[in-house]
Amino acid sequence: MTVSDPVVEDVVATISRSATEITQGLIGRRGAVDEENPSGETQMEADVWADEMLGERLAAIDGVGQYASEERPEAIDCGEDPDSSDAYAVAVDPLDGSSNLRSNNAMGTIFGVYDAALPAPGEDLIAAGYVLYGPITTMVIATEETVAEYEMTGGERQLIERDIALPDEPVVYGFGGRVPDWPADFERYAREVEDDLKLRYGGAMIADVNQVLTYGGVFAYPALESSPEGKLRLQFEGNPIGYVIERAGGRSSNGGKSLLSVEPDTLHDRTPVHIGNADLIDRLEETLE
Ligand SMILES: O=P(O)(O)OC[C@H]1O[C@](O)(COP(=O)(O)O)[C@@H](O)[C@@H]1O
Ligand SMILES: [Mg+2]
Ligand SMILES: [Mg+2]
Repeated sequence: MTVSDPVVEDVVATISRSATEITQGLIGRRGAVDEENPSGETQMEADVWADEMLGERLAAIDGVGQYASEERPEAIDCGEDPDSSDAYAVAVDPLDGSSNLRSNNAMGTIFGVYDAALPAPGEDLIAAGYVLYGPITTMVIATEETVAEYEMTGGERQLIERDIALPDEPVVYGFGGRVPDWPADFERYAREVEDDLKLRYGGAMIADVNQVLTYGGVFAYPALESSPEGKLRLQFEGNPIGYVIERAGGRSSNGGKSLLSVEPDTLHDRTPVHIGNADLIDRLEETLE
């Protein structure tokens, strides 16, 4: 199944082709480099390498006016005028969960295609999705038409399911941050949720979110006492995941409203992230003061 917008299809096909190379190229790139990303986190060799590869390839696509990633301070302009209505901006988390490289656990690549110059609210997304490097490599793509899952073989994507929707009966939950660092209201919510759902937390947002999409439930990286903005980045993580989950019939929230309606101040803004079945996110918003 191809995506009907040709620029989005080019973006998706480029990420599909790169996904196989990324999994293979992780070998030998599991160490840290002596640099920090704009969020002040130590970069891994694979973070920098995947960003360079995706940046070069995505910026070369006709119709892409900007490429931005978690790993570089500024968006790069790529020929088209990023403010022009013909140009899309592509925001990428080249490797999500890269601290899992050392322990060889799941990771992902996240992308969002915005019909606006960055930083932009998630309401400007026209497509978003992710690659999940698990025991097999899969890709989830959300557009205005549908949410679909593919298996990846040799850079080609094979459709597994379209019109994906969150199951009605939620099963799993996963919350980031240390429990003593959770604000009291979020802890109250967690105590309620853990009565009903099973804990699944792997330290890579994409792997945890894909469990929510598959089984139903809730994932959160909440506001912390030590970091009221949480950990995850709005442009590269919160918005694309919010878009996928909302297109699949769920809800996203920064604690008060949809992630997609949050106005960003800067490219690397952080935000508390909560996504999942609509009634679980409604309950969260009622519990947070
Ligand atoms: O180690 P922690 O605090 O549980 O954080 C895990 C979270 O941080 C992240 O790894 C941040 O993403 P990056 O690896 O892209 O920086 C998320 O994928 C994950 O949900
Ligand atoms: Mg990430
Ligand atoms: Mg990352």
